[in-house]
Amino acid sequence: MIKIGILGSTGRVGSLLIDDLANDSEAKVGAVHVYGKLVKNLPTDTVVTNDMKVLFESSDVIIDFSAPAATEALLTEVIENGGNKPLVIATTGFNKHQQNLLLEASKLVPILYATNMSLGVAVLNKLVALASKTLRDFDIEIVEQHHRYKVDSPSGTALTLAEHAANARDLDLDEVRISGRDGQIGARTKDEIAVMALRGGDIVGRHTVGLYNDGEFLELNHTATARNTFSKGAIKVAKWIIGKEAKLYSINDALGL
Ligand SMILES: NC(=O)C1=CN([C@@H]2O[C@H](COP(=O)(O)OP(=O)(O)OC[C@H]3O[C@@H](n4cnc5c(N)ncnc54)[C@H](OP(=O)(O)O)[C@@H]3O)[C@@H](O)[C@H]2O)C=CC1
Ligand SMILES: O=C(O)C1=N[C@H](C(=O)O)C[C@H](O)C1
Repeated sequence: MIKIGILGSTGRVGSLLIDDLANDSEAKVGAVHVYGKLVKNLPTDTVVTNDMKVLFESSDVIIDFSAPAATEALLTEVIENGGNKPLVIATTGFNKHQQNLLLEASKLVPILYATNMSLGVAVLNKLVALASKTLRDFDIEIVEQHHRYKVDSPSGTALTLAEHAANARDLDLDEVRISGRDGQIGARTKDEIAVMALRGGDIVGRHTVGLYNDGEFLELNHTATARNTFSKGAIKVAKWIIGKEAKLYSINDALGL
């Protein structure tokens, strides 16, 4: 049985990982990192810890749905203290320093980083690249909608979609992305890519990439209707990454897309 370590085990997705693994024939929960208070009953042989070193020692692979500060501690364990297990990282909202740590750590252990663990969004990224390149004159606008508890904005998925759109047009996303419009801002500029965030209720995750032109528009939408889409996707790629060489992998590598 593959022993999976969970960072963020008490969270909305982390607790679903525990449920999913209870019914998995190939993998089980090896260890859970608990930051605050443990809220779930776990199999008696599960290691419960708040120590990153112990999390590494007790797992064959670690899945992370937590918070940027927690991922930073996980990556630091790899870089500074020899933590040596494959990582599946799903947390979003990293700053530049944390993004650099991800790259550094991926030279030492295999890491799959995906801002969205669903198959549908993996395909959507490809569709967005194709549409952005083919419909070169269309204006691109991205809207993401999430539940009221989400703390980072815009979503990691929306940023990844925007990157695919910008790259397909040889644009630098940092130069063309805008995140709001208010007041006498003037007409839309040709290359700008807006990424707008809505928050409310229990929306699991909804992303729409619109490509607008005179006379026609195309909207590509993905809606996650159940949060275990993400936990199940992460378990699938965690099984895949075991035994791979140290490198930064995308979900497309794991899904063969
Ligand atoms: N890539 C993907 O497919 C998806 C990614 N996500 C991302 O995953 C992350 C978690 O989402 P969600 O489960 O909704 O969030 P929650 O807020 O429900 O869970 C966060 C978890 O991280 C723990 N945590 C917070 N801060 C720290 C810290 N400093 N050290 C250690 N642990 C910490 C929390 O512990 P405690 O409960 O004790 O505070 C909790 O277990 C977010 O970044 C979200 O955007 C979410 C869904 C899908
Ligand atoms: O926080 C969430 O809930 C989600 N976060 C991810 C993101 O920021 O893109 C993925 C998903 O949309 C749900």
